[in-house]
Amino acid sequence: MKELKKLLAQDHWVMPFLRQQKRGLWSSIVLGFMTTFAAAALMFISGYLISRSAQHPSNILLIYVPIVLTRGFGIARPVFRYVERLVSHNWVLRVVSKSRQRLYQSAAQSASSIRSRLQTGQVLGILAEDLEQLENLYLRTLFPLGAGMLLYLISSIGLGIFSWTFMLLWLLVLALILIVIPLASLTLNRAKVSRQKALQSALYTDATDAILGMQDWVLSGRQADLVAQEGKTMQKLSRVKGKLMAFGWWRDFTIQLLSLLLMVLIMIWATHQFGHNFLASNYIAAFTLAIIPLVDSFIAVNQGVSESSFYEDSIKRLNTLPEPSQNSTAGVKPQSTTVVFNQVSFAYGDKLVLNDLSFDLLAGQKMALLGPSGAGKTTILKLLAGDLQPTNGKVTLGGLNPNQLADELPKTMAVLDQQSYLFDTTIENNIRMGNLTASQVQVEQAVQQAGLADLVASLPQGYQTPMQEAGQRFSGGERQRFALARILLQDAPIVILDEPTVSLDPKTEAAVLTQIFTALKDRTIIWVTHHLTGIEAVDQIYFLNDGHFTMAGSPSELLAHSEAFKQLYAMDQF
Ligand SMILES: Nc1ncnc2c1ncn2[C@@H]1O[C@H](COP(=O)(O)OP(=O)(O)OP(=O)(O)O)[C@@H](O)[C@H]1O
Repeated sequence: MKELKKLLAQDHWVMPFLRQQKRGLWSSIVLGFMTTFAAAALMFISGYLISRSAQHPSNILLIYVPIVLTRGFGIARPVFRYVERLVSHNWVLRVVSKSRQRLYQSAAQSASSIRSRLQTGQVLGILAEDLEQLENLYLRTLFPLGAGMLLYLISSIGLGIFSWTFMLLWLLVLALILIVIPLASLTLNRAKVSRQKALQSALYTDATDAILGMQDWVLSGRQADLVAQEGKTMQKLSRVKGKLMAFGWWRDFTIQLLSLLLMVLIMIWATHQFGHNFLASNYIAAFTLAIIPLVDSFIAVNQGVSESSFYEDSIKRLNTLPEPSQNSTAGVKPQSTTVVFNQVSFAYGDKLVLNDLSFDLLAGQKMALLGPSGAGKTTILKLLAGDLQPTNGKVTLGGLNPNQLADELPKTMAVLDQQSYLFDTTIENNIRMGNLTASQVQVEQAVQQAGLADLVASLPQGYQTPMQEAGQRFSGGERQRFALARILLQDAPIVILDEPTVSLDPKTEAAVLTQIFTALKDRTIIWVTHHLTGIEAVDQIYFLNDGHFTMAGSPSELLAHSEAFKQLYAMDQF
């Protein structure tokens, strides 16, 4: 509980909503209280009525008034329940939908940094599990806890009017049910709950791995191993869940025993309190029966509090996500598209990847970035996109830090990477992602420039042909051309080519590269590549190794003066 309180103190996913939406929260709690109050009053009056009806009525009103009250509370109880459900669920759905919106905003504003910190399975876990847990936090813990505490307080005051000594006994037994048992079960279950959450999250990660790597499982003939591996996690999960359920059963059984004790105590107290009264038996029945709905409500509090450690992890994970910026993301439009790396160094922790690197690229120039795997090429691209900040030195785009561009960045820089993602929608929608306001003529021009006009014309549904998931409907080369058409429509002056042809055969690679460089002839290009195929199309080549450029120059200069380059070039032509 302490942990949860500490978490909530630093939280920006639950507390802000509770503060903003106080009215709905209090209405739900008060309506929850009124439901139980009406149920307890119904039982109280019914108990009185049943017992009183067995006696000789001295006055018909002694029967008639309780009958009317029984009807009244009988109607009030479901009405309060129904309204409480409407108000609380409406409140929760609103709050959770706002949280979900906030989650998408956070993910959209920092997509690349989230991707480097969380795996796909973890992101799915947050989307599917954690927000669901927030729903339970409100519905199963906060509302019952609020209503239960209100009942605890008011029933104690009510009893205190009759007898303060009995009120102390009542407070004590209820404190056992409402405070001691929930806190004890929270402590005893904490380890099991975190094990359950860890296993559930492992299932998400495993399922993502299984789906993304399905083909490799099948090709390696290890489908059975995959099923067995998932089965083991599920068995472990079912064992933990079984233990938690058994614990819950014993906890509820103990509470029922305490409730029985409470009923016996109230029966003894009512006998003692009203024993001298000729209506004694009626009051005993009334007070004893009224306990039943109260106990139900106290059990709900208990379950809710016992489960609260489920939410700790979810709140913790949600709070690891960056808070969406409330400021305008309009950004500053750069005056030029000149890219400058000025004495840039970058380290991941202690690992120095780039060491005092400088280069610049003017509008329309094209550079190729080569280097062995792990040399830091992708790191350079991330610095340029503003996803990383240099440890030393300066990266500027049109004189600005790339982060200053904010929403202007996609208008300034486009990326064509190894496998640009194509969505499960039509060809036209996929291309239009580059520019939603493009005219049909512009879409057709982009398709023409990307060398896809004949292919699209040959399809019976033309631009409306569904691409299928990840563009499976088309070959690798065709997929990269569609991605190129999208970029052409995006019309950004700088284009990053991150090994866009790496998965293609040499013939298709050469054809796609020609298409790319022809279509993007007016744009600034930074091309990360491992091959020298098509290298003649660039103005400058930079070889990155050990954090700095070991070779730099135009293709013709390097061919003329560098033996190493000549050898590499010859090997690639082979
Ligand atoms: N988030 C990270 N945390 C720690 N080290 C990292 C991180 N990202 C990359 N690295 C390391 O930094 C080095 C440079 O990585 P980078 O991805 O920039 O290389 P690269 O030249 O693009 O490699 P490749 O050609 O294989 O894609 C590598 O040794 C890599 O292991």
